[in-house]
Amino acid sequence: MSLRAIKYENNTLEILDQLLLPAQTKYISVRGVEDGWKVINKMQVRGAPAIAIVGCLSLAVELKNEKFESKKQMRQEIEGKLNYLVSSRPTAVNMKIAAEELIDLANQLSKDDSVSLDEMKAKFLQTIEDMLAKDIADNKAIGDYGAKEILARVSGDHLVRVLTHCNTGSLATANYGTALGVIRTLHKMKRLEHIYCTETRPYNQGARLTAYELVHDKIPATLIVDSMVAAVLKHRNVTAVVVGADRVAANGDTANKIGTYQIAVLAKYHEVPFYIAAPFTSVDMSIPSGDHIVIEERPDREMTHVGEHRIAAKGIACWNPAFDVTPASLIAGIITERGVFRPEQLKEQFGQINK
Ligand SMILES: CSC[C@@H](O)[C@@H](O)C(=O)COP(=O)(O)O
Repeated sequence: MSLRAIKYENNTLEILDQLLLPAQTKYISVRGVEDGWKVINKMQVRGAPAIAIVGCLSLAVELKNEKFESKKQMRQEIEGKLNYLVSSRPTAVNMKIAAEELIDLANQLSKDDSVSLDEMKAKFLQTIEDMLAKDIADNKAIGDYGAKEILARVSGDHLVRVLTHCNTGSLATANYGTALGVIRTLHKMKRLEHIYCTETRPYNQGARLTAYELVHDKIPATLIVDSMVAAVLKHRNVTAVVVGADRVAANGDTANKIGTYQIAVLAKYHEVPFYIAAPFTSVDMSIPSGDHIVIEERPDREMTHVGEHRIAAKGIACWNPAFDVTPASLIAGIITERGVFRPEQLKEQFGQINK
């Protein structure tokens, strides 16, 4: 059995409350867009692909039971609610891209006289429901391409060692995961010797969530604190670093969990290839570089406390950006569902998708 962050059955949506993991496994019900916005903003669900899927499914749940007087009214409501969902967390781009695509679809359907109100609703809901299956298929493809790429770095049937950061697994996606999907595929191929996962302060997605997934799947792994990355790269013969992305700019600069940038700098120094694993839904071609990415700043409490327990001295000032931007020059390749590309190849690849 693999972990499921998102359960969507018979028009009911439930998410695994990731604030409670690993101590408690509790699903909470998402009854509409207001709930969707809250669970994303509070990080009860997190990870760029999962944010988009839960946001869109929360809209599906709400729309299903609503009666509209006209296609125009439905279109307007869809647009307003999607824009609201985009505001729940600013850095991960997947929700914004999904919203733009769904607003385009709503516009097309509302203009098409051959489509009835009921048909418009059905087509719209189906498109959202298809996102779950597409994300899993994309992650499996990312896993295959990523495993092949990393295995090409070792000779014969040698095993590989991988370092990862934050949580990019079943809990951050519809299932399987991006960077953690690559690790899962290497493990299935019996070519993974070991994985090192960082604790990922301040919110501990590595210690709480990635470690939980690795133990659950019986993948050989060791947890390290974030300040041990240089030592691990120096002493533990790591074959590659693979992490996820919240937003990849057109030039390949990549925003990901805070701490990613320093890992990329360390990887360069130790000549360990540094990869981003992300679906094309994390690529934002509307911005030329990472300088244009808005970085979410989160409450001090995430740094000063672990759960209910205060660990920082009272009165100290905090700065808590949730993400940083790794320059494209530090990235060996971006592992996508369509193959592995160097950052400078992204634009051309994107052009081909949109042809
Ligand atoms: C497949 S998840 C990719 C990224 O969203 C992940 O690496 C990450 O940074 C998650 O941040 P989070 O703040 O936990 O939502």
